Amino acid sequence: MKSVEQHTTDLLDLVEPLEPIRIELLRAQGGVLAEDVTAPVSLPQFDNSAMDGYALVAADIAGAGADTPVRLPVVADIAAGDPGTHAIRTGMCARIMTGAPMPAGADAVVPVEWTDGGVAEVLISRPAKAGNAVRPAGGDVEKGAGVLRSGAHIGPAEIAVLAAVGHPDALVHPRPRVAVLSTGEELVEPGTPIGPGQIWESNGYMLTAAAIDAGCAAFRHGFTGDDPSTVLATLGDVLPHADIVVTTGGVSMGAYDVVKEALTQLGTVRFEQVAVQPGKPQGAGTVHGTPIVTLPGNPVSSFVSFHLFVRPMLAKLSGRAPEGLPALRAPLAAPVRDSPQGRRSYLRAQLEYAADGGLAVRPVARQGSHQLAALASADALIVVDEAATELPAGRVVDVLRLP
Ligand SMILES: Nc1nc2c(c(=O)[nH]1)N[C@H]1C(S)=C(S)[C@@H](COP(=O)(O)OP(=O)(O)OC[C@H]3O[C@@H](n4cnc5c(N)ncnc54)[C@H](O)[C@@H]3O)O[C@H]1N2
Ligand code: MOO
Repeated sequence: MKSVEQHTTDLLDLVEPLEPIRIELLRAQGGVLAEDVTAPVSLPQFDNSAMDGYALVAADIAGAGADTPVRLPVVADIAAGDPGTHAIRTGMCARIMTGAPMPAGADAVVPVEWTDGGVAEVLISRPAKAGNAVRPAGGDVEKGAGVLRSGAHIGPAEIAVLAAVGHPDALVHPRPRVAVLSTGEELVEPGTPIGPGQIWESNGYMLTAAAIDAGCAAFRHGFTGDDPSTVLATLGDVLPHADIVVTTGGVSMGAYDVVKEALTQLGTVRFEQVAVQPGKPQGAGTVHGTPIVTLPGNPVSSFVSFHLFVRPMLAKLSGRAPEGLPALRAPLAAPVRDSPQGRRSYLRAQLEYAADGGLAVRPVARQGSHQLAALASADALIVVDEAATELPAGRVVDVLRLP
């Protein structure tokens, strides 16, 4: 059987980062920046006030106190947006608002709370040091300095920086479009009545949600029954709109393993057994140049193999490092039994605090590949290596944190 590492590498080889496109700022959210961004101007561009108050010469109020207030004439009123043409000299001040340009000649601002709020003249009852409440030009970024590096993940703060340096758009790797296709004659849409032998479709919902969670634009394409020609026709419909196709079901040894049957005809997808539990039957390749990954139908197998194999592909398509789930190490809170020899298992588990205050990890009780409720109760996967079949409580193990 193929190793988890080999399969991961083979799948990553099927994808390349999507070509960057220049898109309007809010649509760039969730994308990965594909250019270095520098500041065309300093931020702030001009010295400005950090508070509503009075701009003045600090030396003029060195002796100010509650009992010895200093009186200054107010010679200007400067609001944010003022073009910055005002000036003062020693012995005078200007009323100034937060964000307004400092008048030439002033070196400090006293907040209005330290004064009587006068308009024609003002009484100031506390001294201030030079530079008080002044935001100097370039104090955030100097003109020409880098503000964002290629590879940055575009979130609200990055969008703010781009807008603040005057960019209406950004060059980003777009979010990958993921088409999710479920197969199986037994599947029925949730919300519609169910007949004997049927089940409500859940993998398509799960995988679509997982792809969205991984930062992609994902679309669930219902399900296609057990007829290979329908699978091929549906694939034909979705391929032009997808950067990657993920299918679930129909890849094992059954008489009606429709995905395997349909894609084997095209001869582009390899079906293999990977030394992993759950998730042994896997397939991957390209169809008309679009990568496709065929995940097993058992719901937990599909979930785990998405996180192990598909998530890194989505990261690479997005222009990010092809990382898997965040890893940590923690001692087992309970023993592990019956792990299959020769396959690496990923046990659904819960992280908890041990008596000593450190983290520990406990396998959930139901580890079947169909046991979705147990999966929903888990927040981590315990990695049990291929050689181990049992592990005692207290053994420190690798753990992957689920999103
Ligand atoms: N003789 C063998 N049988 C099986 C083997 C094997 O090696 N030899 N492998 C088992 C393993 S491991 C897995 S995993 C499954 C994978 O099977 P398929 O990918 O072919 O999936 P299906 O047969 O279509 O379905 C399996 C199971 O999952 C349910 N299912 C499928 N799709 C959905 C969906 N969209 N939503 C909810 N549930 C779904 C389906 O009803 C079946 O119960 O094969 C084992 N068998
Ligand atoms: O390996 Mo299958 O993926 O358990 O249930």
